[in-house]
Amino acid sequence: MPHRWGYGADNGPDTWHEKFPIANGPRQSPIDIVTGEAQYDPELRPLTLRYDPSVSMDIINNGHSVQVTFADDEDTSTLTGGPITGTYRLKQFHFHWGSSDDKGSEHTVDGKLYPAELHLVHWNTTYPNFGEASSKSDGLAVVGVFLEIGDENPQLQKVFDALDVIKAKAAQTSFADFDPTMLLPSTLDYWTYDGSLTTPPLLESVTWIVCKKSVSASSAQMEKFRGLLFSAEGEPECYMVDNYRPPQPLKDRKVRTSSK
Ligand SMILES: O=C(O)/C=C/c1cccc(OCc2cccc(CC(=O)O)c2)c1
Ligand SMILES: [Zn+2]
Repeated sequence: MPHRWGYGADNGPDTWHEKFPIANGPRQSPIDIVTGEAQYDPELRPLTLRYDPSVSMDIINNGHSVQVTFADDEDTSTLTGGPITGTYRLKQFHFHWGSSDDKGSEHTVDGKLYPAELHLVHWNTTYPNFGEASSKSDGLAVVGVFLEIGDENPQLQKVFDALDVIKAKAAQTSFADFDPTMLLPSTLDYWTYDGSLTTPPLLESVTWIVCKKSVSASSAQMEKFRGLLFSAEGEPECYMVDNYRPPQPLKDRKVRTSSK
């Protein structure tokens, strides 16, 4: 069985370059967003997120995160506007989180870590499908939303309620009629930069759109993420925590902001 990548001491982010040399590439993600250096770009348009709950399908423990998948054979759930041109289709969303509330996000803001980060993954419909798009420099657009500890989030509760039946790697269950619009912050001001997938294969095909406003989750809700397992049924139990890649060098990139 090939030695799969993960977040442990012997297969974590510092080892990924061995099988995926692009890990040291010019446009890797996540990054630390230095707010004072983000350049306001008046040409950046507002984000238009049009999601149709009827195309949500399943919720899966894929061994790295918990992921909700969407039917993406039509333009039913799309991202337009913002820094992108054309139409990108929602494929899935998933989360990254910590072993405690003081860490867990992938992007940081002026060095601040959030307890979790939601990624809404979209692919450019000028390409035939996600797989093809994922290898193109303008193939993907991921909207990132920070979670902060606060009031219980009733919209997220549907996700948390499903976790009990997908505890182990490869477990999945149906997850219909979920509207991811409910997971978005009240205002959609954002930072944007050219980056990559934050897990192997680390492809440099992502236009990142990181929302400035966070959404809340209670500490009890956050604890539910930490009950998931990296390990499959019958394997020694390994709790799914700290499934985040730390910030990578900005190199020759600029972060733009949609608002002053
Ligand atoms: O063989 C495999 O395990 C995966 C192959 C593969 C092949 C092509 C693409 C691809 O994308 C994975 C992905 C999608 C969306 C986001 C992320 C990173 C993150 O967690 O934010 C990773 C995966
Ligand atoms: Zn992610």
